[in-house]
Amino acid sequence: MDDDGIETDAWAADEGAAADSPIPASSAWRPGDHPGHRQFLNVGDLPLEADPVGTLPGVTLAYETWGELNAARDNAVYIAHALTGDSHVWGPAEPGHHTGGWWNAMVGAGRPIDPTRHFVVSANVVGGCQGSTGPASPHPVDGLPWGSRFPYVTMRDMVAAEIALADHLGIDRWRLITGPSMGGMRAIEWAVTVPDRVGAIAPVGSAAATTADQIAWSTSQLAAVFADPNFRGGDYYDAADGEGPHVGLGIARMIAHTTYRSEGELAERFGRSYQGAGDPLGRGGLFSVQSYLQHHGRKLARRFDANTYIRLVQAIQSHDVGRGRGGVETALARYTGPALVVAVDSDRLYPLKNSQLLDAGLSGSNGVKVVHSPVGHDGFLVESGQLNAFIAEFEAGL
Ligand SMILES: CC(=O)SCCNC(=O)CCNC(=O)[C@H](O)C(C)(C)COP(=O)(O)OP(=O)(O)OC[C@H]1O[C@@H](n2cnc3c(N)ncnc32)[C@H](O)[C@@H]1OP(=O)(O)O
Ligand SMILES: N[C@@H](CCO)C(=O)O
Repeated sequence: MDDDGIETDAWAADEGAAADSPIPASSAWRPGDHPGHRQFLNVGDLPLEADPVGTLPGVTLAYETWGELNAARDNAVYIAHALTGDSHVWGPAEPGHHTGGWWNAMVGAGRPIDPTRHFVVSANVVGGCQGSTGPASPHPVDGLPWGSRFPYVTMRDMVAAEIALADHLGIDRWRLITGPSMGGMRAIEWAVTVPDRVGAIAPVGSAAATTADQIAWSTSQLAAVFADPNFRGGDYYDAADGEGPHVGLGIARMIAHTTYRSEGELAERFGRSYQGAGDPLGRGGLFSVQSYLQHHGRKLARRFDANTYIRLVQAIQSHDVGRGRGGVETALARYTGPALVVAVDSDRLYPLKNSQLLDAGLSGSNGVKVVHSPVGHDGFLVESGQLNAFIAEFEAGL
C-alpha cells in the first residue's frame, strides 16, 4: 500500500512467481512469441541520426494502450520507459511479460495517470528487446538476428519512432509525456523536437544531457559485456552451446544497480553483514550486499538482451538535447509549455543539479520537486506516495 492508501501490491504475487520462472537467457522477444497485451505498428524505414548505415529498415514498434482517446483527442498521456523497462507500464504479469507493470503504482483508477480519464500509451523503444525492432530481431535480408549489425540509435531516433506511433493513433498533441530516467530524456526530446505536439512534460530523475560521470559509469558496464567470451562480438543468438554473455550482462547490472541505490541505503540495509552463515573473511562466503547485487545481476541477465543493453546505454551516452541546436539552453527554450521536473534527493547517478539545470532551462517549470528518499535513483520506482502526489497535482493543473 502506498502513502495514499492505494493498494500497490495487487500483482506482487505474479512478480514474485515470475522471478523464479525459467526465463530463457537473453530473453529477447521474437516474432511469434506471445504478444501479451501488446499491439505492433510497422513504422517503416526509420532514418537514423548518427549511424553511418543511415536507415533502419522495416521498424516495428511494440506498444500498449489503456483507456480511450476522447472525442476532443486531448486526453492522451505517453509514458516513456527507462533503460530496462518496456511497454508494460501497467497490469499483471501475463504471457509475454514475466512481471507486472513497472509503474503499477502510478497508473490505475484513482491514480495520477488514470485510464478511466486518460488514453495511456507506452511503447518499447527502437533497439529494445520487448517486441520493438532490436538487435535480436530478424535482419530483413537474411532473416538472421541483426546482432552486431544492429545500428547505433539515439534518443532522437527513438522519439522519431514514437512520433510515428502518435500519428498512427491520431494523437496530434499529448496532454502529458512523462517518464523516469531514460524515459525523461525522451520526454525532453519530444518537447524540444515537436513542441506544438506536447501539452506538458514531467521528466523524473533525468537530465538534458548525459554527463561525463554518467558516461563513465556506463562505460564500465559496456566493458563488462564486451569482455564476456560469450558475447562473440554481438553474434551470440545462435551459438551452438546456447550461451550468451549472461555473466558480462550480470556484472554490468551489478555496477549499474549500485549507482541506482544510495551509499546511505546500502549502509543502512546491509552494513557489513554476511549473507547467511557464510563468512566472507577468507572462507568463501559473501557480504549481504554482494549477494544482493548478484541477485539483481542474475535477474537482469535472465530477462534482458545484452545487445539491447549495449545499444540503449549508447543511446543514453549520446543524449544531449542541445546537440546541433545551439546548446542545451537554446534547445530547451524551444519548449515553453508546462513542465514538472522531479528529482530524488539521494540520486547519485542523476543528481539534483541535473534537474536544477533542466528547471532553469524550461520556462514552464516552477522549481524542482524533490522526492525525499534514502533509496537513490530507483526512488522513482519505490517512493510512489511522494511521486504520485507531485504528478497528480501537476496533472490536475493542466
Ligand atoms: C522503467 C523501468 O525502470 S523498468 C525497470 C524496473 N525494474 C527494475 O529495475 C527491476 C530491478 N528491480 C529493482 O531494481 C527493484 O526491485 C525495484 C527498484 C523495482 C524495487 O526496489 P526495492 O523494493 O527496494 O527492491 P530491492 O532493491 O530490495 O530488491 C528486491 C529483491 O532483492 C532481493 N534481495 C534483497 N536482499 C538480498 C540479499 N541480501 N541477497 C540476495 N537477494 C536479495 C529480494 O529477495 C528481492 O528479490 P526479487 O525482486 O527477485 O523478489
Ligand atoms: N531500474 C531502472 C534504472 C534505470 O533508470 C531500470 O532498470 O531501467
